[in-house]
Amino acid sequence: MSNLVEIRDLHFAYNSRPILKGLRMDFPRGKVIAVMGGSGCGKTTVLRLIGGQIRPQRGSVTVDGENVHQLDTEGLYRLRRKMGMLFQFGALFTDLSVFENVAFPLREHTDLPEELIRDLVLMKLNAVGLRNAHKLKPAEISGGMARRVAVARAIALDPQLIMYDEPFAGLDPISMGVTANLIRSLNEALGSTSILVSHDVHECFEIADYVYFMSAGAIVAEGTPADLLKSEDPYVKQFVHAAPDGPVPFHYPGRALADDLGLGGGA
Ligand SMILES: Nc1ncnc2c1ncn2[C@@H]1O[C@H](COP(=O)(O)OP(=O)(O)OP(=O)(O)O)[C@@H](O)[C@H]1O
Repeated sequence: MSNLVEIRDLHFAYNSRPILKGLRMDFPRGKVIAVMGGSGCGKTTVLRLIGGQIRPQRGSVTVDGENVHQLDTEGLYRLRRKMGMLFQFGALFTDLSVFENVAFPLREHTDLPEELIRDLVLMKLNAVGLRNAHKLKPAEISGGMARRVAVARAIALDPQLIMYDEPFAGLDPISMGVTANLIRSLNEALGSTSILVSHDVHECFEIADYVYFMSAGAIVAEGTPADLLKSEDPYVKQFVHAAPDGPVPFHYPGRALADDLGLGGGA
């Protein structure tokens, strides 16, 4: 199958509040796919459904041919070994060294001997340029470096699927560029598939093969970055050019200002 992840008719609600409203998405093997959209549109929820942390009310998520929400606990655990996740803000364990942070998933999921863990951790840290920082604690490195350590941890088990939740949030422009290049080059080096949740148009368009735009729990546009840059779709134009108003309104919906000021022509 050419798609590593397939999402069909996916519906999800928190209690009775609908969050995702019938998504269809394909994530082809070997590609970097960006899922973009404003705050709260449901991007992180998509990642949590792919990881099996939450269950949809309707529809399916298939990863490597397996329906995530039909697996038993053991099956889900096995499938999760194929996934690496970079959490929002790339939170590291603050009391563990850089080395131990990256070793953590290896210790959790494997019985590898210590010498092998050491070599694997140093190789992953080398891939992100931080082999020589392995003894430091998270408090002793910069935010950009911490994000790269979190990337090294996400790829510790050589995952088939790497999910990045807002990997650029809070980084300076140089660290953003470094992280973006790293995401792309690691995807090539590992032969994996990457899902990139972000609202940074510049970085995503630079490295993604395909982009989904979400708004209010639905896909409103999709295509290659080149297609989307040419798009006349008002939503895409607003997002790509960061216009403050457009299909996503500046004003919270409700009464018109004229009505509130008692200027509404009628009654
Ligand atoms: N555990 C929860 N219980 C109830 N509502 C939640 C929960 N987690 C998220 N939500 C709501 O679900 C909606 C979608 O959240 P989600 O985190 O998927 O958005 P997002 O697109 O990733 O946004 P952001 O970029 O701000 O992280 C939001 O309105 C959020 O308030």
